[in-house]
Amino acid sequence: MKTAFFQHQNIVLDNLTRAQYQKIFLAGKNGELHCTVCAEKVRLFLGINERPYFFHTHAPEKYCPEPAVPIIIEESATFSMQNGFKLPKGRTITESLKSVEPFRPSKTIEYTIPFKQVTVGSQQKRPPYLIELADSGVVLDGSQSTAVLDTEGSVLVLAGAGSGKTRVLTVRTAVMINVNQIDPRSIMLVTFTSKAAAEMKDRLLSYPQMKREKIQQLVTGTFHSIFYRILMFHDGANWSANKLLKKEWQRDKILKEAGKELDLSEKEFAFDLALQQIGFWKNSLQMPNEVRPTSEWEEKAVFLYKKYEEYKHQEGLFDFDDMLLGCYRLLNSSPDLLAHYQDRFHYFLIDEFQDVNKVQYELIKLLSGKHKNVCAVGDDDQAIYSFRGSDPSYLLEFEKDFPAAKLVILEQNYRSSHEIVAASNQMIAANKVRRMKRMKAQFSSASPPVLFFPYDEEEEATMIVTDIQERISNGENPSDFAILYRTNAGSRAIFERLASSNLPFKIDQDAESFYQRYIVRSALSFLKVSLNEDDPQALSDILPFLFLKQAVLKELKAQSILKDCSFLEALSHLKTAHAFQEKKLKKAVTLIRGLKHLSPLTAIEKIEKDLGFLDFLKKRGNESSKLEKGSDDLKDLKVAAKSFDTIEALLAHSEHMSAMNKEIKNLSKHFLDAISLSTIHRAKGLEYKTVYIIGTVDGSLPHDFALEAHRNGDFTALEEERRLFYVAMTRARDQLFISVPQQRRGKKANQSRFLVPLNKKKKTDS
Ligand SMILES: Nc1ncnc2c1ncn2[C@@H]1O[C@H](COP(=O)(O)OP(=O)(O)OP(=O)(O)O)[C@@H](O)[C@H]1O
Repeated sequence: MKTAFFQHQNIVLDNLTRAQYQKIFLAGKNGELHCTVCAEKVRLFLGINERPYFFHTHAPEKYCPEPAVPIIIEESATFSMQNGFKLPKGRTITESLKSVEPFRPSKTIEYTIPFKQVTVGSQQKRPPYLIELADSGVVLDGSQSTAVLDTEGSVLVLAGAGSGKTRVLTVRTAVMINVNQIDPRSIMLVTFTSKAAAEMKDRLLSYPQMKREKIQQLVTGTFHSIFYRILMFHDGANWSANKLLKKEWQRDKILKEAGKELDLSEKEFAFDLALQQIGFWKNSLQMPNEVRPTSEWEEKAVFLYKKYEEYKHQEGLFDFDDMLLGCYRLLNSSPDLLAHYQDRFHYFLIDEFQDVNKVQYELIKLLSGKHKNVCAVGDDDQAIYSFRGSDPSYLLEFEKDFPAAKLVILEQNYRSSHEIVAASNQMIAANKVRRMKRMKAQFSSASPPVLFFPYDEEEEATMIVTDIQERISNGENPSDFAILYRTNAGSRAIFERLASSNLPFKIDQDAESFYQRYIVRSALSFLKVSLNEDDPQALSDILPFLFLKQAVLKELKAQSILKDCSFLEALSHLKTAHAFQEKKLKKAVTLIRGLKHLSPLTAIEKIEKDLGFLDFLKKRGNESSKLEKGSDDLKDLKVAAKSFDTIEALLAHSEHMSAMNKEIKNLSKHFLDAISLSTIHRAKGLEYKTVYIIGTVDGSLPHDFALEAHRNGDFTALEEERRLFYVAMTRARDQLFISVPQQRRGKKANQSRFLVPLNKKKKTDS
């Protein structure tokens, strides 16, 4: 059905602009759309696999044919009865709109290599070497069992995604404890996240006859948690948790303070990158006096590094990187302590070895010096932390430091369908620096990966939620689904759509609400003041944007009593030392007042241009930041604002969403059967039946900063972004959906360059 009745007029889908689809979708959800024939409620279907159409929310009592020609009815009418049908009276939008962008249907990714099932005679065969490990119910292939059973001596397991690396580590640990009767206290099992450590323990517990107390005796966790425990044990007074610089803003503040000595402007200098670079140097064991800067920028960053370290030292503070460095120094400076731990730990098992950095690598080398028993597993194609100093070359050069190590290569992918494996292989092959691999899938699926083309972030979210809803109503479970994105900021629309559905979902604990981001909250505060001129919190939020100090608030309150006026009005009576500023404030009061009569989008544009918000952003809004810019937040807010007709509605929505963010985070800890919303980084090591990757456009994935580095001749960041995309693609078991929105942040977007190799034509079996 292509027509519906909305706000006293007939609307024809083909005549709508794509930008209007989302609004019409929401109108349908709110019961504001009606059938042009039977007048019953209809909704707009906006999904991935079919073109949009209107459908009746309840089966109409009478047969309701789609009208061939939209009915033209009198203007300003509501409904009238005709031949027993309740018909809407209204005006039809029959004239064709000039700029109607056609709906672009989704398409499947053509893969180049056909799937070959291993067959023996006429029998389909599982990989030829699958064996069950001594009545344990655990199945391994030949290479996996070598890595599992040869527990004496070092081993390097190199493999692609989904090849059972984590399975190998878990079963190897189980075999050591249960079969070889090795004392679990002598085993150190290192994972990349604490979640992965907990999951590994759970998997170990399901191993037959495994005793819980044995698992508890294992030393497991992330590098940071394990080495911090050691530091606390030997030097608790200097390493107490209250001295930890936990938050990025705390470190950022130290750097910005130090930057004043060099007159570094917050407007121009990328402090976020400097912080990242300092982490990189520390993790690479390069102290400030050892760094040889290669550019002017690096010279400044080294200066900041030096000052940062001095400040921490003076104040007795430490950061996360210091946990590893501190332990490394402790062990190096105390041979007895080192000998103690070398005797204590006989076995080391390390997951995600491609993301090991120098200090971690050196710590393992030190500790394993006596027994030389390290089992490292990794995939250089999944190295996604090199910006923090991780270096896949440790994976590739392992055999130099552990010459007796056995090399095991896993080539079977047990997780994903052939179509997903082939597409991922094809995509990652474009990276120049990598070890060639041949990953083979175990099964083929009738559903190749799908590319779909929503209009913008809003429509993208709607299409995904529609798709998940359909699948869940067909019997799938919420935990079958994951929606992955490059940065948390990219998850606003999908969060909102899920929050207003009945679907259970979970988010990362560090995902802050979009509406609580500094720039967004401040822009909304202008709107709040316009509605309530005495809102003290909102007024305090906007003061910096009017280039006023917080201390002014007291004065405003006093003025409002003296002059019997609102806090906002008091702004126009404020005496500053500058006449031009007083004039500006008077103008600002009028402008802020006028906002309430505008649509939310126009009001935000006014704040941006007429109230100097953009000027503020340029001067103090982190515009020099390479990773997250304040102006990007404002663009995202404008996209969100488009869906609302009134400022009240937008503000109510933002408050609701902030509250939902808190609630969902609390629930996320307990939700088992829930859809996962996650950054790609956090999804590493996990798997889901169906994965949606959102925002697959240049600027988002690959991220803008990698494109900029590439333009300046450095391709490493772009290769890391490609690996990130590879990690995302290979999380899917059965179904992979890649979303390519046509617009991002209100502007035309270009599909991600990573998709180019996936557009090749399918080869037929030869
Ligand atoms: N021999 C096997 N037979 C059947 N299934 C297997 C086998 N080995 C692993 N699997 C399954 O394949 C999936 C991927 O395994 P695992 O998570 O251990 O791979 P991985 O190499 O660590 O993956 P990634 O690096 O992509 O996170 C899991 O569902 C696991 O249970």
